[in-house]
Amino acid sequence: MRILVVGAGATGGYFGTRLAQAGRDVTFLVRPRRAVTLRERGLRIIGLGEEEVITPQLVTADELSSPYDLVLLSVKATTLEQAIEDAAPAIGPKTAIVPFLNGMAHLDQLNARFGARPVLGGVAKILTTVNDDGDIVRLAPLATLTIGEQDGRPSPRVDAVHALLDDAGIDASVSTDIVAAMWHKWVFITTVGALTCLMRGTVGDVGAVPGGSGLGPAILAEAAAVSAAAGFPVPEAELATTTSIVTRSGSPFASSMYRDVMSGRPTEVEHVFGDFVTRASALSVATPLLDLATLNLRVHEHRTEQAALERA
Ligand SMILES: NC(=O)C1=CN([C@@H]2O[C@H](COP(=O)(O)OP(=O)(O)OC[C@H]3O[C@@H](n4cnc5c(N)ncnc54)[C@H](OP(=O)(O)O)[C@@H]3O)[C@@H](O)[C@H]2O)C=CC1
Ligand SMILES: CC(C)(CO)C(=O)C(=O)O
Repeated sequence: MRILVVGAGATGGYFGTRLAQAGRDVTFLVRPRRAVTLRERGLRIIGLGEEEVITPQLVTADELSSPYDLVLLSVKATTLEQAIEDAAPAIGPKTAIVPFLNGMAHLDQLNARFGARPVLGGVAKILTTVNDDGDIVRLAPLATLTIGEQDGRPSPRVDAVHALLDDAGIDASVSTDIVAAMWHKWVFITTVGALTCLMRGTVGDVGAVPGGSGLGPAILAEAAAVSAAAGFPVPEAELATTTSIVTRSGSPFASSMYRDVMSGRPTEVEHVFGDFVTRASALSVATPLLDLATLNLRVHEHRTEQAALERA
C-alpha cells in the first residue's frame, strides 16, 4: 500500500514515522522549507526519554504525479485549502483519505473537492508538538487513531487501513459511527482548548486557584449540549472521563491550541471554535463561555496576523 502523509508536523510526522519504521511505503508531502530541515536532520521524534530518527521519503507538490492508496491528511485547518489542492494529484479512484484534523468542517471541504467516496472520518488523540529544531516532541504516551466510513458501514478498506496501522504498532481502532466520534473529540477539544486558552494555563494551573475547578465542567456542559442538540450526545462515561481530565489537581494537561497561543503562533480558531459556536447558535444552544473563548482567540489571531504583516 503506497501511503502519502500530507504534512510532516506533530501528528503526521509521528504516525508517518511509525509506519515507515514498520517498513511501509511512506512518503511525506512537505513544503520546500520543511523539506530542507528534514533532509538535514532527518525526521526525529524525541521525548519520553527516547530519540528516534528516520530518513523520510519526501515529495513536494510540484513532484506529485500519481495516486496513492492511502492519504493521511495531517495539516492544520489554516492551511487546509492549499494542502487539498497540493495533494489532489495523489487522489485517484482507489485512494482512501484519513484526516487527523480536529473539528468537523474539513469533512465537508474534502467531500466537496473529491466527492465523499474517498473520504474516511478520523480521530487522532496524541500529544505532540514541533520544536524550534523541527523535531517532533512527544509530551505524553497517548497516541491513538480511530477511523471509519463516514456512513458507518463496515468496509474492507477500513479493515485494511486498520490492519496496516495495527501492524505498525499504532493503537488504532475502527468506529461504526466515526462522525459521532469526531463530534465527541470536538467537544473534548473545545472544552480543554477554551479552559487552557482562556485561562492561559494548564488544567493544574486553573484548578489551583479558588473557583478554578468549576470552569472546566461548566465549559464541558456547554459543549456537550451543542453536540447533543446536533444529534451526537456524548456518552455519560466519556463525560465523566473528560470531567476528571479537566479537574485533575496539578495536571500539566493542555491542548495543542494552548501551546500555539503561548508560542504566538496562529490557531485554528475558526475551524475549531468559530464553527462550533456558529452551529450552537443555529441549534439555539447558549454557549457564553465558548463564545468568550472564541473572541479571546480571535484577538490572539488578529494580533498574530498584524505581527506577521509588520515583519513582512
Ligand atoms: N498536535 C497535537 O497534539 C494534535 C493535533 N491534532 C490536530 O491535527 C491537525 C494537525 O495538527 P499538527 O500535526 O499539530 O500540526 P503541525 O502544524 O504540527 O503540522 C502540520 C504540518 O502540515 C504542514 N503543511 C501545511 N500545509 C502543507 C502543504 N500544503 N503541503 C505539505 N505540508 C503542509 C506544515 O508544514 P510547514 O512546516 O511547511 O508549515 C506542518 O509541518 C490539527 O487539526 C490539530 O488540531 C489532533 C490531535 C492532537
Ligand atoms: C487534546 C488533544 C491532545 C487530544 O489529542 C488534542 O487533540 C489537541 O491538543 O489538539
